[in-house]
Amino acid sequence: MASKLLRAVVLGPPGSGKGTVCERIARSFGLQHLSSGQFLRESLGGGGEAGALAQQYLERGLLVPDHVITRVMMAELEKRREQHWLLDGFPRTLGQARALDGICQLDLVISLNIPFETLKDRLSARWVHPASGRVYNMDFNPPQSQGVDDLTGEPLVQRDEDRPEAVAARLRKYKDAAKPVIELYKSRGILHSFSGTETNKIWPYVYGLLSSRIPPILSEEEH
Ligand SMILES: Nc1ncnc2c1ncn2[C@H]1C[C@H](O)[C@@H](COP(=O)(O)OP(=O)(O)OP(=O)(O)O)O1
Ligand SMILES: Nc1nc2c(ncn2[C@@H]2O[C@H](COP(=O)(O)OP(=O)(O)O)[C@@H](O)[C@H]2O)c(=O)[nH]1
Repeated sequence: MASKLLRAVVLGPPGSGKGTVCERIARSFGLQHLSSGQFLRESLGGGGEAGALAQQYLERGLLVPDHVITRVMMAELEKRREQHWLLDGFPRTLGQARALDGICQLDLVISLNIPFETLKDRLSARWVHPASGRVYNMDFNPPQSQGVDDLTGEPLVQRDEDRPEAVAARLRKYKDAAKPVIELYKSRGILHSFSGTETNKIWPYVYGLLSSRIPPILSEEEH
């Protein structure tokens, strides 16, 4: 089994389960789950330049420019040079993928292919705890008490961009930006695609793939 540090990426449209799958992988294999959206949200309150720039975009549910997110991610990755990691939400464009190429060689890219109707249903049932980024789904993983975060008891909110009227446009935009990224990783032979409508059915295959690269610390069922 390889002992080098694992460098992995999970790609997929909004609502495809990237966050859910990354959390499971992080717990099962003891690696760091690095979410670009979460880093951006954390940067907003800090008074820094990246936060100020990002705010205008996030408020409108837009992708931030490549140079902004790339700067944020490079700084975070630099802090984790000695750890296994898994990226969620980055790279989203070819420019971002090229920037990532400049600092590491990826071992593994997981692509989640989920039908459009399923994405629409999931996003409209998604509620989040803004401060932590914890994600709930009123059908799939509801909070213990309705409308509040399990750990803090604070209220959950629905993101504007998850409202049904915003979802179709968002999915289209994702596809346009992601296509060349997917092609790039496919051409390198590191892309692994998983299709389905349920994370629980995809999970055993993802677990199997990761197990071939890094020893698990939890069994497939324990996540
Ligand atoms: N790689 C990126 N490039 C540009 N903008 C980004 C990137 N990652 C995150 N953002 C911005 C735009 C997103 O609307 C916002 C929140 O990101 P993220 O947490 O990934 O969204 P999300 O949880 O809604 O994911 P998704 O859109 O996949 O469901 O941050
Ligand atoms: N019904 C259902 N919801 C799911 C499934 N997998 C994930 N979800 C929910 O769908 C929403 C989107 O998942 P998330 O992990 O945030 O996806 P991301 O946008 O790709 O990071 C969240 O509310 C999840 O709890 C599933 O198999 N079935």
